[in-house]
Amino acid sequence: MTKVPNIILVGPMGAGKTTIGRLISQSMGKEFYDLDKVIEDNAGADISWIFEKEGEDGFRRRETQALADIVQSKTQDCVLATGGGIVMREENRDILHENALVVYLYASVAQQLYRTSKSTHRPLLQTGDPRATLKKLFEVRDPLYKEVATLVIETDARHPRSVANKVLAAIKRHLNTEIIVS
Ligand SMILES: Nc1ncnc2c1ncn2[C@@H]1O[C@H](COP(=O)(O)OP(=O)(O)O)[C@@H](O)[C@H]1O
Ligand SMILES: O=C(O)C1=C[C@@H](OP(=O)(O)O)[C@@H](O)[C@H](O)C1
Ligand SMILES: [Mg+2]
Repeated sequence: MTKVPNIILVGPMGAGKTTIGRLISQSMGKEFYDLDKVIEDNAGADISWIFEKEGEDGFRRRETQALADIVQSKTQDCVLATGGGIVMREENRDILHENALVVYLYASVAQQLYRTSKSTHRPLLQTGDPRATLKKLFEVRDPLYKEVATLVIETDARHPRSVANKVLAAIKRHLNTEIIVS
């Protein structure tokens, strides 16, 4: 059986990276990491606090460090959900290219807005017009997600379990190997 590499999920806020990452890690028997959670644990503070005190630049520095640490120490054994801005730095894109099978979870701006509207923990969306922010970010980032991704999975109009199954099936097809789906 082919060794399954690290699986890294990318995509916009609200695509379901955190939710789907956890589900597929359970099915694959791999450890799950959410990069935002790793950054928060390392900082001893939440994302909103980091943005407020250190600005987005401070957050991006922490994000790159956390990504590099994880791919170096957890090689071959984890599912990692990134934050939506991971593709903004070229050095991050290089790390993604070299170290993992990258899956882009696609969601339309309407779905992104709907799924992020019930929470307040995303500082970039604490604006008067989150729809406009999501649209602007999507225009910049969608080509970058496509640049780093091996697989692209559409998530609109799909339940999380159904998205997870679709991701697992696509990975299996791609690697032409057996993945235990529980
Ligand atoms: N396929 C889906 N259909 C409906 N709701 C979803 C789906 N995927 C995720 N969600 C919900 O959307 C919200 C954001 O999901 P999350 O996993 O935090 O996204 P991300 O990590 O990409 O920002 C959560 O409330 C989650 O339950
Ligand atoms: O898109 C972004 O720049 C961000 C996405 C967030 O993660 P999710 O994509 O998991 O919401 C989080 O990393 C931070 O608020 C910045
Ligand atoms: Mg997330």
